Amino acid sequence: MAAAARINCSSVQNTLFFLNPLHYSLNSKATHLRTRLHFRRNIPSPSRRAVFCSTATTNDATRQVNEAVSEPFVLTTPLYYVNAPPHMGSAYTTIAGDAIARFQRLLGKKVIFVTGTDEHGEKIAAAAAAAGSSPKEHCDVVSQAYKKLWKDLDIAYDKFIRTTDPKHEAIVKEFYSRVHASGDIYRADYEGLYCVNCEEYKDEKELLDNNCCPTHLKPCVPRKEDNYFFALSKYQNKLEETLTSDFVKPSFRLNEVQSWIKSGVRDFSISRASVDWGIPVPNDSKQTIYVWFDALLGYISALSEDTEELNLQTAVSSGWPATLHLIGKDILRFHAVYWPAMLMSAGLDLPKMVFGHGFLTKDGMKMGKSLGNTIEPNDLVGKFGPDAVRYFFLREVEFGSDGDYSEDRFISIVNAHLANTIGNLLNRTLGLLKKNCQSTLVIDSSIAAEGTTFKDSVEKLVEKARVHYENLSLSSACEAVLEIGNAGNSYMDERAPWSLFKQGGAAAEAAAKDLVIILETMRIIAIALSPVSPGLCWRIYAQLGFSKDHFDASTWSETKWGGLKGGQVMAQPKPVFARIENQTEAENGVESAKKVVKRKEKSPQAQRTVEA
Ligand SMILES: Nc1ncnc2c1ncn2[C@@H]1O[C@H](COP(=O)(O)OP(=O)(O)OP(=O)(O)O)[C@@H](O)[C@H]1O
Ligand SMILES: [Zn+2]
Repeated sequence: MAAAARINCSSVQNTLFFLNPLHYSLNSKATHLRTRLHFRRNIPSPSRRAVFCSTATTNDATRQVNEAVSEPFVLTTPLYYVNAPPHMGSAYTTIAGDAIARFQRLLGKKVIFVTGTDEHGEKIAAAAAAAGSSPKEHCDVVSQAYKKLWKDLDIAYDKFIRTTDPKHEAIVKEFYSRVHASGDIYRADYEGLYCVNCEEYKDEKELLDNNCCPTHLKPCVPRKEDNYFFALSKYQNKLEETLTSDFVKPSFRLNEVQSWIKSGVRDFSISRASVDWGIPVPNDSKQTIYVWFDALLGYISALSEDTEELNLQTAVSSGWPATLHLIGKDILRFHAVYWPAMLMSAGLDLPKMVFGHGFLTKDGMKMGKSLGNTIEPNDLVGKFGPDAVRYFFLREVEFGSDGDYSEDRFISIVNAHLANTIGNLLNRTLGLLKKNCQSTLVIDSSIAAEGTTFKDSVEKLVEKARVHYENLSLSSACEAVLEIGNAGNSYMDERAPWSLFKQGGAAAEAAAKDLVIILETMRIIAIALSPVSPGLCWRIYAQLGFSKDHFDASTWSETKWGGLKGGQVMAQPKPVFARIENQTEAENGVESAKKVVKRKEKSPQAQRTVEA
């Protein structure tokens, strides 16, 4: 979407509700007995999707099952403005949205994850002209670049809406007519300072010297137009009542929104006389609908099924209201003030929550297409892969606050967490299992953990991760999962199974159990981190001897201890995440490769590999 007004310039315990819980418990007991007697291959079949309810009683669980059936979790990213291809900032919101969508799917919710592109307006027409193509051709190319990036980043969206889609146009016109029928549209002259990059008239008091837009650092131009206006001021009181802490998150953004509203909302123009590239105003073909009025409706038109009769009502009944609009803080005013009032005027429900996250910055400025100070996500994905990119930005930037990117930091975080704490732990455990147990688990993980407190600490950390995911604290969720990995490494180091194996007899039996405990820990990590780095987690699952179908059907309820059964055969150990070598080292060739080896030998992780 077009960037907007900015205020300043730095601008079970959990009840596991299996469809047939009795069947589940009988089955697991039977398996249990068998696996105590034999070492046999026992690959569990894909589990049915369970519905998970946090710290809930059975009654709550039933209620939530009903809710899950009737109410989808509808999550949206902004519809990105196709004035230029996507950059890391656009990718950031979409990665976060995908992690939230994947987490909700793990909980058993029906999820509708909506993304797309905003394709009308003056800025697009100008970008197309500069590229020597027609606006539509330009939109086709850039919109495709978004789709390609989402694929490369493992984004599993359900709906991709383009605002040039004819079904969207029909819905916008119908919505406009409804608002008109409510008496909320009138015609007037308007004169003001306009930022084309924001696609918005600005208040002089928000601007920098020379009337520069604080976000785009370019002078706003004086404009005078005869436009249609939306009577936002009529909704002053209703907006004051509606905008509570449940509606706008994080809470410090709510304060921002409340202060805008308290200072008095003003009507805004919803048509342009000077812009051809847009949806014509019903009954006045000389004007086009303002790009924001048009684009926000993409959240609703995205929901309509191609098979349905095309109108606002059918689209709304396919999932509206949205559960969560995920946006950057730059477009908060549009989502938390204009959009609710527009919906009230049309007699439609409001979204349940708007979450405005912070900016990825470069030298303190918002990274953006208009300023051109962007990081190219295709380069990052090409160099480091989607799992590392997704993990780094979700782990490193607290969701809600701003964050800066540095390649050194990227490499050190990803190597320490994904290659060492997680990848290396799996690899050395599988190495020991291969050497000492023919890659086969000797016992059920539930039995292996009897009498240890380790299982309890893992379950507590998983629960911590769940709560953080629920609260959209994605960085803390990653941290909790990583703590599980740290706990696994400490357990391994304390127990030193490699030396127990050497002792033989009871010590070796204990060591074989320890390996089951660590691998069960890895299984739990693979589910708990799958919203963030799905590819990596699938590779972990595959190493544990599971099928892709099994992984795809997994649910959060399976983070409960006890999934690995005795007799299960693990795959051949193979690194699931390749350590990223620092470029300078790579460039310096053999000499520095030697240094890397030396450094690795000194690191605790490398020592562990040697032991394994
Ligand atoms: N630097 C950034 N940090 C985080 N999110 C960003 C960033 N830049 C863009 N986004 C995401 O994209 C949305 C804005 O989309 P838009 O297509 O207008 O991109 P833009 O790069 O901000 O454009 P422009 O630079 O022209 O203002 C934001 O609300 C946010 O969701
Ligand atoms: Zn601007």
